[in-house]
Amino acid sequence: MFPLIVVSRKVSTRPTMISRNVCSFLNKNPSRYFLAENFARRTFFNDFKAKDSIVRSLPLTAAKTNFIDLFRNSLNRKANGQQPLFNNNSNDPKGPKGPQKPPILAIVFFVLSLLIPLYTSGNSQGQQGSQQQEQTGANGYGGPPNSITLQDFISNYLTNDLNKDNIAKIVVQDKSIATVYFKNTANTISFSLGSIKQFESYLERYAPDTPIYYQLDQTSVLSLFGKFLPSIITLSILAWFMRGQAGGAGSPLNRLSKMGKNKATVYYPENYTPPQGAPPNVHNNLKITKFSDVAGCQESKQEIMEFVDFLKNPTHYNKLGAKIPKGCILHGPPGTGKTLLAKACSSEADVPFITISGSEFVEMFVGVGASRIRDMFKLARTLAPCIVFIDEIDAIGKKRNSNKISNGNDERENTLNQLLIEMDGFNTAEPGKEVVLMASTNRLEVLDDALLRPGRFDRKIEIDLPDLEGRKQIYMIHLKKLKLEINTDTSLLAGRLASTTAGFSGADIANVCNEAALIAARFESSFVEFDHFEEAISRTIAGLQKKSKVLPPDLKKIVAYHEAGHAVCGWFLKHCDPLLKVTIVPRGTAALGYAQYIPSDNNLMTKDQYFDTMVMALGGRCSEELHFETVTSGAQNDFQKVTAIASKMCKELGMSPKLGYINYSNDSSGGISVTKPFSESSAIILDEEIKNIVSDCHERCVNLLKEKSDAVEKVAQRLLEKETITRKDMLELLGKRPHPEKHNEFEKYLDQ
Ligand SMILES: Nc1ncnc2c1ncn2[C@@H]1O[C@H](COP(=O)(O)OP(=O)(O)OP(=O)(O)O)[C@@H](O)[C@H]1O
Repeated sequence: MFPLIVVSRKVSTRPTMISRNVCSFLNKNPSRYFLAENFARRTFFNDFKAKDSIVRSLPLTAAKTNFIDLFRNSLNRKANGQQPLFNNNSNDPKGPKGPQKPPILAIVFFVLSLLIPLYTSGNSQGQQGSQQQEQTGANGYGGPPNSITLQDFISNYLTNDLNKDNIAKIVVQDKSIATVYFKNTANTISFSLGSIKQFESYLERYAPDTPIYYQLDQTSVLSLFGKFLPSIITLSILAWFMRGQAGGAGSPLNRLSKMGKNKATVYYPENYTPPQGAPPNVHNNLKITKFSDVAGCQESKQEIMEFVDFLKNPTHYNKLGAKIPKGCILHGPPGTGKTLLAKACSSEADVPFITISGSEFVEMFVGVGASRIRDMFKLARTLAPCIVFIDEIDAIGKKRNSNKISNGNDERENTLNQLLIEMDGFNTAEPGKEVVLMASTNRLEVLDDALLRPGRFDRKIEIDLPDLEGRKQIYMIHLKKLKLEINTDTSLLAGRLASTTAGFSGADIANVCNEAALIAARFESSFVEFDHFEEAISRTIAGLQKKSKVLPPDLKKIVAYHEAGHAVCGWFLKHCDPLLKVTIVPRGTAALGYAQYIPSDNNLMTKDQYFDTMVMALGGRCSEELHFETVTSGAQNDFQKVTAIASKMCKELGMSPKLGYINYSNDSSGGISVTKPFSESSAIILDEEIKNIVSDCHERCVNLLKEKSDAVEKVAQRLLEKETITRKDMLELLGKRPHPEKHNEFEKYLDQ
């Protein structure tokens, strides 16, 4: 719009500068007229380029021809020394300054006037002719030609009936400028709209029948787009967030909205119809676990069975004024069947079982843990009577303020507080709507006292590693699932396996049985046999056999003498555990050989037992020292074990006369402890005592192996020959052990 205003002003002041012929055409095209006129005045006598530009800008052939003729004529007159058609040297101050002057401004105008029409509608261009100039001049402000103010329009046109009826239409350009077209004249008027809404309200009031059209030119579309770009981006991001809400469970918004929801898995009993608001029945396998599937923890089972009775016959207890225990904590080493027991309890009680892991409450966002606890208890109330089982509760239930460095004030504490609050809330549970809370942990000692006080997790049920009989029972359960030889005495097999797997948990036993079946399948055997179990046990203890790892003969010899040293020590020392087998077949990542013993199920250890265990552990290195010029790194684990025992004897068990009856164990309850519980002087004594114990054991070991060098030689040679030797080989080579076996019950199975 802007260049046209200037154009028309110049055109109208000098209309005769170009021949009438050209002018009459150009008058119909004001912008081109201006170009022609300006260029003609400033440059075109000598400047062919300018002429070309003008000619290109003229649309009609006839006009072009006229213009070119005019141009040629002018050039000829100049060449002949005549006065040119166009007077360059006009004295008019607004006139041309002569051809020498660089036509930069004109070129800018030219380019602009070529470009601007692209952005304006043809309609508005056509209507804004030379008349506009008069209006512009009359108004004296920088608006469009023949522009008026909105007030003028209202007072002169809208409220003037005569003029109002004369209005043909109003075209609103870009929501900011209105052009009014009349019925009886081609003239138009324009004015700026302050607010389009206000303008519309005026129209509505004074001339509701006037047609109004809206136009957006390209520039305004672009600028409009620019204006709305931030909103478009924001909306797009929102749309992206919301996209998955309908279908994609993994969409960010969906995940955000589900953040505070609990992640519990719900198992329903058989033929159970979930109440309204409860999740659908997806894991209907609670019926599978029964108390008969859990073995080796008879006392714990007995205690937990009481909960079944609480849930089944609550009135029996209420009648006597007894309160049903709120919950119980099952604690013990990993894989001992805590989860299994809780599941069995719920299945026997025939109530829903809600299970969740403690770590599932932990989130990096503040308040999410507490919200999940609330949500889980809400679910429990919906499903009551039911059992809620929180596995690994130590993830949220650790002692508050136990971490001395971080001060323990974190999201975890909020979650724990919420759990405590919710547990208190169950006091009000009505009869028949009981919720029993069960939790399991491997580390009861780290749990917050508030969690364990009566009224919360009232009962603490310990589930320890199974003893020989327990292991046998567990084997019996898992052997049932395997295909054994038809006449297999399952009880005997279970006993034999149990005797060789001291220290194994229920989960280890389940794993051994499964591994044995896999090994049998690999060897394409029709049944799972004892050898498969043996291999599975070795694999569980020492890792996978490395058949491809062939040791060079000299290394094999060192390993054989190393293992023979251990075996001979174990055989002749009174307090050592019975030996099961020795092998020099590499297994796992590090072990080049190992000796397997049967540890006692008894947790009480004597000082002599500790000493003999250390002597036996040093047997490998001492044997290397006695038979080879140099020693190897093979004793690294043995030294670790020896140091740990010696340190425990001095620091915790009061077995060092110099340090006395003090327990220096450092209970950091899972946090990082930066202080030592003993003084510098005690630390020096501690160091000395540990060293003394280890060197005593070393001396005893060397003496023993020197004394029994024949035995070491025999065992080492047999190992080199067979690679794996058993208790039977040892009996054959060395005769019966000089001391009776500690665990008589083992012999029953071992010597079968
Ligand atoms: N006493 C048991 N009797 C029979 N099977 C058992 C027993 N204990 C463990 N198992 C087997 O080990 C698997 C794992 O046991 P479970 O998950 O109950 O151990 P957990 O004590 O809860 O372990 P964690 O403390 O690591 O959570 C069971 O599915 C089952 O096959």
